[in-house]
Amino acid sequence: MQKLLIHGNGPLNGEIRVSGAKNAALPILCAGLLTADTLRLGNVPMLRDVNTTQRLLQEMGARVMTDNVREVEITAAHIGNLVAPYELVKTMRASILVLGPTLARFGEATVSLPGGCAIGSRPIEQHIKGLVAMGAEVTIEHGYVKARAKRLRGATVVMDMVTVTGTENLLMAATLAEGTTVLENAAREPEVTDLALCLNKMGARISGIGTDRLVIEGVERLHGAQHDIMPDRIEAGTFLVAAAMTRGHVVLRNAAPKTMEAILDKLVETGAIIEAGDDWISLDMKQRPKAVNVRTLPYPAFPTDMQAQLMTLNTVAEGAAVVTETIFENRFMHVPELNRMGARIEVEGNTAIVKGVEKLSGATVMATDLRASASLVIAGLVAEGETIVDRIYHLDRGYEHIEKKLNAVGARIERLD
Ligand SMILES: CC(=O)N[C@H]1[C@@H](OP(=O)(O)OP(=O)(O)OC[C@H]2O[C@@H](n3ccc(=O)[nH]c3=O)[C@H](O)[C@@H]2O)O[C@H](CO)[C@@H](O)[C@@H]1O
Ligand SMILES: C=C(OP(=O)(O)O)C(=O)O
Repeated sequence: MQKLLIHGNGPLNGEIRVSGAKNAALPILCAGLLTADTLRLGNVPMLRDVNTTQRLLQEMGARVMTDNVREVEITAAHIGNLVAPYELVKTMRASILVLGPTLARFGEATVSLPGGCAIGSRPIEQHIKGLVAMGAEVTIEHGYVKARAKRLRGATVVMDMVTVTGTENLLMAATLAEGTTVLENAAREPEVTDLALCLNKMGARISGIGTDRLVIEGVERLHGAQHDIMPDRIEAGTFLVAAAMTRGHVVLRNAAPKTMEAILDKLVETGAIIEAGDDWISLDMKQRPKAVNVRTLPYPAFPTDMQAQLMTLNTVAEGAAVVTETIFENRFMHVPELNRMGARIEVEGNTAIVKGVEKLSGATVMATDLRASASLVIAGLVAEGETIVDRIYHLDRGYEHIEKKLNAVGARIERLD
């Protein structure tokens, strides 16, 4: 199993290009199932989860062409297999996103239930509730959700909580339903917006984009389109935190600062000097960061996918901070590992109290989820001596060549087999 060896090596300085967003690319790839025409995508990140999604679409019968320069074409003209198997869903929960589009276009879909994962349970009853309201017959059999509907019909669905993949599944399903669907309490995450914009290019009629009330007028069919995936706000945020912790100065290109306000505000609170244009962000940190309290909530508040990274910044900050996680019940797995590196963090329920220390010390650490792994890499950048991050399988699901990007701005990270 591959590992990363990180040598603590002073400030990060230079420019980094931000990749396309994983959490936008995965639903948009699945949107390719909604039409027999070709969906052409640009700025697709080269990630393990993207490969897994492409494999899933291919197994269903779609033709997927990729030239490895971030362009992917999906043609779902002949879909012979309407099943997403457990083997793929267990490695990537986003596979559940084939449920809505497959059911809407082919009248039937069978998808393995995601179950839980390292960060918590991943229930989908809101997805099911919405599909049932739209006239689907849904059963759970042998760990699979099976949905059937000759043609879905428009309905008003009030979601009990803000769910990103739930909103995305119902949004895709509604594009081909008969009549109008209203999704109330919809997720407003920028990745949902990116999906909606792509769907409209394919001929969907969605209004209220970017709000918590999406109105979808169903159409008979969708057609092909070209769409560039939005920049990854979490990858960008991870690099900014790394720069702030190392007291460096970086410029991010191909970024989307307008989708990152809560993250940028927090970094300003730590003492960083931030400047931004339409598609770039610069961060300059001249002194030790100040500790900042963080509470994760749905967009536009602070994202759960940046909680581990901000907590890591707090471990070496001046003062103490309270970090509260409200989205997932078990998203503090980085805590014992950070403590092994000399951090002082105590957890009580969904709250972590972090007391800043002068220095972390390098150690061999392991993470069992994506953002926890990223937080250990950036901890390694400021730790004394060597840090080995084991099981980087998780990291490769969501970060494109993280070590190459960080090494280009002054880090010293090696990938070990
Ligand atoms: C609102 C939110 O921040 N969502 C995050 C969530 O999206 P993801 O789409 O994976 O998860 P959801 O947004 O669906 O879940 C948000 C919350 O709602 C609950 N839930 C969801 C669906 C459902 O049918 N029933 C139910 O109870 C979940 O258990 C969770 O506590 O994880 C992703 C990966 O880390 C993040 O990128 C998203 O920002
Ligand atoms: C946990 C994440 O992804 P997933 O929901 O695919 O596990 C993430 O993007 O931080």
